Amino acid sequence: MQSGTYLRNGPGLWHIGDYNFRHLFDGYATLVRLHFENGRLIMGHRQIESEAYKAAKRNNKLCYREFSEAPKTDNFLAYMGDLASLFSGASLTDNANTGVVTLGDGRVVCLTETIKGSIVIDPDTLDTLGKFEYSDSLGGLIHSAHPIVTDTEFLTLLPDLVNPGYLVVRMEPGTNERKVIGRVSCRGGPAPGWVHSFPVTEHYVIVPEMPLRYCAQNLLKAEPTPLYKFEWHPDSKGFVHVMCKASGKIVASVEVPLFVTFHFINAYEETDEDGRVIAIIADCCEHNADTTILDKLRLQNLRSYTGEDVLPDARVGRFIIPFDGSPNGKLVAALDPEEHGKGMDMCSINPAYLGKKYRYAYACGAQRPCNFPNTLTKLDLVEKKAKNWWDEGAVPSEPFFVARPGATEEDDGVVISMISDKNGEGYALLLDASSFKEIARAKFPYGLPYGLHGCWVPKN
Ligand SMILES: CC(=O)/C=C/C=C(C)/C=C/C1=C(C)CCCC1(C)C
Ligand SMILES: CC(/C=C/C=O)=C\C=C\C=O
Ligand SMILES: [Fe+2]
Repeated sequence: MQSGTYLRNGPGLWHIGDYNFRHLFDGYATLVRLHFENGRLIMGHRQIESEAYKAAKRNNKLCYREFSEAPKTDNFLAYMGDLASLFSGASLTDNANTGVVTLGDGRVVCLTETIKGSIVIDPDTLDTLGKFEYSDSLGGLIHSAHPIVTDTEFLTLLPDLVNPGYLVVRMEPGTNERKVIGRVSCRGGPAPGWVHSFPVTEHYVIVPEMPLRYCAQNLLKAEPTPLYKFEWHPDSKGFVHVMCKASGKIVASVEVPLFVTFHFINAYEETDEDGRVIAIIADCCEHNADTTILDKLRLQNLRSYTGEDVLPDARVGRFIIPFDGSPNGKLVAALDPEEHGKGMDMCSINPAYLGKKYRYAYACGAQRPCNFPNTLTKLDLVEKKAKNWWDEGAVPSEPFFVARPGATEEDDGVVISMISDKNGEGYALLLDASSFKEIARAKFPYGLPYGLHGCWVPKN
């Protein structure tokens, strides 16, 4: 294994004093570090010192609005103050518990869906170095939790809740300034669809407009609603918009079947024999247009597995977005969902294939019965086959692909995942990405909470 550091972020602490959080996404961010050097692995973990986390520790209570939790107010005046601080963003969390990215300039930033929850950390010590301050005046309170990050750019979407739409923005390495590429106006209403992630191709940014939409009323509620800060609007339809990266122009905007996704896998341009783009293919982990997955991620559900098969079905949803001006796009399963046990989330690809025609993806699938994705699966989207890794009672985290230096094949590399075994103990698992067979495992000295997304920090 080459030298370098794998970092994984995720919500890892779900209580403050004797108050217990209710949803997976509420937990305070825990970073885990796997440092590979000369065939040895050094592991460590640490909490991110966000304002939300520090205030909760100091006051022994929740002080900021998390994904589903909000601080309690006891009178009307305080409630009015709450509304004001919600609109100004002051009461929103900066708990950067979703992902971690290495920017083109080497800075390592932890992220969540609130813009203020962009926090720079030291990948060696896991020290919290401070806020990542955007120096532009774009404002806004929320962005996609998953920017597209390469050596040359950082692209993200800023949903506009007032005039429903999305700003597509770009930031260059070495700067903190996001610049607007263009704007997409929503075609359905009453608010933009939730954009946890979005894909790009070589020349286009794909903007999904999911019928699971942000909901202003739910944002104001102190108690979680069935869909948290969101609302399902099947009548508002689902759309996919395609923006040219160079000009900011919308080159296609199609209605698509209803869909629910957190994570896009990848996208690419389909061309004809003259090299003209005829369609965009965009793949995602698609929950069969069923929003119940959000509720299944409540801690009570995750902690009370009875042996019943309660994980809702999911698939690799493939959007086909034509460039011939037709009003509709298609959504199909890219492979038979039985190949991966009809569970599908937490995906990665070889980053060299970002935005390009690709064949392989790595994700978590299901070996049923289960209440949570419990396999690692390698998807072959050409042969339409999957290879699965499973261990009874084990919960694997997102499989993360790291290419072998000098690799020429798409799947020449390793896949890293952290596993919680059936006794709650943990280990790092390395699979050969090509055969999907185990190469090595390294037991951790202690068990770890579940975690979400990671990144690779190359040895400098
Ligand atoms: C952990 C994960 O995947 C998602 C986390 C999402 C969060 C923390 C969302 C927070 C939000 C608020 C606190 C209010 C505004 C809406 C929204 C962005 C959902
Ligand atoms: C863990 C998860 C979905 C699992 C269901 O199949 C989604 C996480 C989303 C946030 O990053
Ligand atoms: Fe995510």
